[in-house]
Amino acid sequence: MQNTAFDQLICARWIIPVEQDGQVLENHAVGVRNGRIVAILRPEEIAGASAAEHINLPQHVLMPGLINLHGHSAMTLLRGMADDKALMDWLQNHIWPAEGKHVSDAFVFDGALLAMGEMFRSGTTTINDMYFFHAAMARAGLAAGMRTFVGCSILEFPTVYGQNADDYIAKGMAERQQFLGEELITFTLAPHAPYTVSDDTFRKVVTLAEQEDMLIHCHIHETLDEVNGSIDQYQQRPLARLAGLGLLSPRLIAAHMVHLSDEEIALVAKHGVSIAHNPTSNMKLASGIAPVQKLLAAGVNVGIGTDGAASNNKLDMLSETRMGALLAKVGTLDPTAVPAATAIRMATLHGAQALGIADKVGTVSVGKQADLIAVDLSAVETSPQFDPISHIVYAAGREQVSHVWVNGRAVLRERTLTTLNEAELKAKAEDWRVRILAK
Ligand SMILES: CSC[C@H]1O[C@@H](n2cnc3c(O)ncnc32)[C@H](O)[C@@H]1O
Ligand SMILES: [Zn+2]
Repeated sequence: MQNTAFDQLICARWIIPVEQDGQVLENHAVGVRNGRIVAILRPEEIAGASAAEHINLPQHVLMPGLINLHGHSAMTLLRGMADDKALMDWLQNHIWPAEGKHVSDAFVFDGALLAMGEMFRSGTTTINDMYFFHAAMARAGLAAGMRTFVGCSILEFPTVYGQNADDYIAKGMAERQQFLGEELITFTLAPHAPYTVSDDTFRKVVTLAEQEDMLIHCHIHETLDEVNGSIDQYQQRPLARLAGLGLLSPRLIAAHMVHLSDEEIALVAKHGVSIAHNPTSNMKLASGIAPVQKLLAAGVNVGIGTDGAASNNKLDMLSETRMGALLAKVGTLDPTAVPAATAIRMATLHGAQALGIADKVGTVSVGKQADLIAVDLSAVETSPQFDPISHIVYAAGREQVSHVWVNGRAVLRERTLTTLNEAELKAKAEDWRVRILAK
């Protein structure tokens, strides 16, 4: 293997492969060919290796790209519009009226590119999104070079995008057709939430997901109001209702899942449901603290998401990973809850498992695609360097993310975006601010 020519040879002070918890390789290198990791070289093998491009990362961690398991990318354009509110007040009195006036194909394209710029700059390589105007989201993913899961949103009521559930489904499935051959783009079905989607529609979603082999992405058990509202309307908690409708399966990515009994945790474990944990959004909307430690102990696959920039307000998976580790501790009064290595695994491999792409990304392993990030630990803020795993979760900031590759393509090099123009992203955001204020 020593003399094989690679497209890229990435030599790093530390590699966190995430194959085994706590594992760190020192002074190793990753050989990439055709966008794929083809070798992990030991220190003594590096001198003999040749490559078209040598990337030296002498004080950096190289690790899998972060997987944002729940987001609404285009909501970057609504960032900071309505803060310090509870979920239903925030949605019904602020966000939905704003979306009704402004969301369009152009809004989604511009907002998604802004989001992707921010996400690359904080180490995210995959986004699992749900919003409106899906072709615009997919085009943004292709333009930016981000691995993009586009959730076809489904609601019962009219919005700028659809009239009723059947209309949302028909439009979403038609937009999906345009991107079927794109390796970076995968469409999912995204019924918004138990309080906005009927039994009939959930049944249709399950049937369609099975027919088309699609994932389902839905907000579930986000607030106590949601749970109590369901008891009033259906005489059942949302999860029991969804179980009866056949929604619980390994296809389902349930966003939030804050309010869960021990029986409900056992139920999601039994059905192989994955959970997208959104610690900052849950704190900011005062939704509550998800029982992540119990979920992990029950064997549930829990990944991490940012939610949208109007409820976070950052799309920073490095910060979200830290929040996930910290919130678990304060929620249980147990400092051992969600240790650093577990938090990293949640933000990488667990996200990949939820999305059914763990054979392709989520670890630094030979045979996987080179969705990788480098984090420079040479800063004052991350000195001294006893333990890179600790620093990634507890000390490093997104400004230390130096390089990001998706399928071996550098989308961030020395902190500079290569596929997106920062000045343009900011100018477009400002245009939208002016337009939104004028209406
Ligand atoms: C139909 S998907 C997009 C839809 O969801 C809204 N939204 C954003 N964040 C949340 C959240 O935390 N809970 C519920 N709904 C949310 C977004 O504004 C769109 O209308
Ligand atoms: Zn959400």
